[in-house]
Amino acid sequence: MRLIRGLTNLKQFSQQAEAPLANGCVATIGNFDGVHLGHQTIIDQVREKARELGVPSVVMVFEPQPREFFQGDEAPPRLMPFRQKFESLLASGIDIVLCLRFNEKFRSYSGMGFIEEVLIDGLRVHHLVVGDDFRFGCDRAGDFALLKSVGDKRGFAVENTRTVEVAGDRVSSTRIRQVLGENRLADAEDLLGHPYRIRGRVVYGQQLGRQIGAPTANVLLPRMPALRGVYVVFATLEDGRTLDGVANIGVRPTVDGKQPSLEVHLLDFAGTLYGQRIDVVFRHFLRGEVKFDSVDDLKHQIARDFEDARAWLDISTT
Ligand SMILES: Cc1cc2nc3c(=O)[nH]c(=O)nc-3n(C[C@H](O)[C@H](O)[C@H](O)COP(=O)(O)O)c2cc1C
Ligand SMILES: Nc1ncnc2c1ncn2[C@@H]1O[C@H](COP(=O)(O)OP(=O)(O)O)[C@@H](O)[C@H]1O
Repeated sequence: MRLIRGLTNLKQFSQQAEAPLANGCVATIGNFDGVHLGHQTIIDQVREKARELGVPSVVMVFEPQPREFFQGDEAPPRLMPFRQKFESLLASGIDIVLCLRFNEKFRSYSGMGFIEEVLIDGLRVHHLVVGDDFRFGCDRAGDFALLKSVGDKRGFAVENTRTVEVAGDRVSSTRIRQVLGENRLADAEDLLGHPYRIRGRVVYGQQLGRQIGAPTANVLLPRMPALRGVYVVFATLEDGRTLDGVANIGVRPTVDGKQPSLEVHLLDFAGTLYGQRIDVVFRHFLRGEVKFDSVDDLKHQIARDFEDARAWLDISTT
């Protein structure tokens, strides 16, 4: 079991003999949105220590992310949906992802309550890696100093996270959201350590795409993305094939204007993609999303987008 959801399940994983966390763990706590270079460094720190102590490495995340809980629609955009975050954490070598629901009950934990119930009873933590600005518990009353002093008494160590800088500034999810908001894809790649990508399941849409000459694989996004507009992409399908495509990411103001989605038209492809998880890498910004007066205008613009994408692909591959 690599994903543990909720405190009740967590206790089953730590309080029974032979359970994966019965001998404790090395853990870190955070949002890990984007799993960027800074996160990857923390993950390496956790993995090294876990290997040294011979216990599993754990990343604790929250759903919704705390700012989403407190600020709702005003919260910053997400860099990746939860499932993609989970897969990226596992791919970077983490043994167990613990996902706790951030709700009224959770936010009202006192600092000590969080340490006792979650870190000690739940995780049996041996070694905790968190930033020295990490705050937790009701009114953010718990801090690094409290963790250290309780850790000294109760037998767990607390270590500060290493920080990573690119071009003189700290790598952060906020900084990546900003550069993506300005369509600076190459800068985002420098901060992420890989090109910006979104992974998700293809769902049914309004079946309008094929009627206007542009069938699109639709991936629903639970929250507004940091990127908005039309892009040249490549998409990897479940069979491992990677194909060129053109994607629109936004709310499709011309036809519905509400639910955020990522829609990908694969150039030179015919087939069915419903139900597949596809991985979409953003390579080049073509234009912003526009509300057209008619579906016919949209159709003509999409045909031009395909030409522009092919022209860009011709140049970039020769
Ligand atoms: C290359 C491309 C560009 C698009 N640009 C816009 C746009 O500027 N404004 C908009 O409202 N929708 C845009 N769309 C989304 C279309 O509205 C959507 O794909 C179409 O309605 C089909 O929806 P369906 O998959 O639910 O059938 C674009 C789609 C593609 C593939
Ligand atoms: N070239 C293509 N690019 C993307 N999807 C395609 C393509 N050819 C066929 N499809 C299939 O058609 C579906 C999209 O057609 P569309 O009319 O837009 O329907 P929907 O509104 O359900 O997304 C995709 O989910 C996929 O299964």
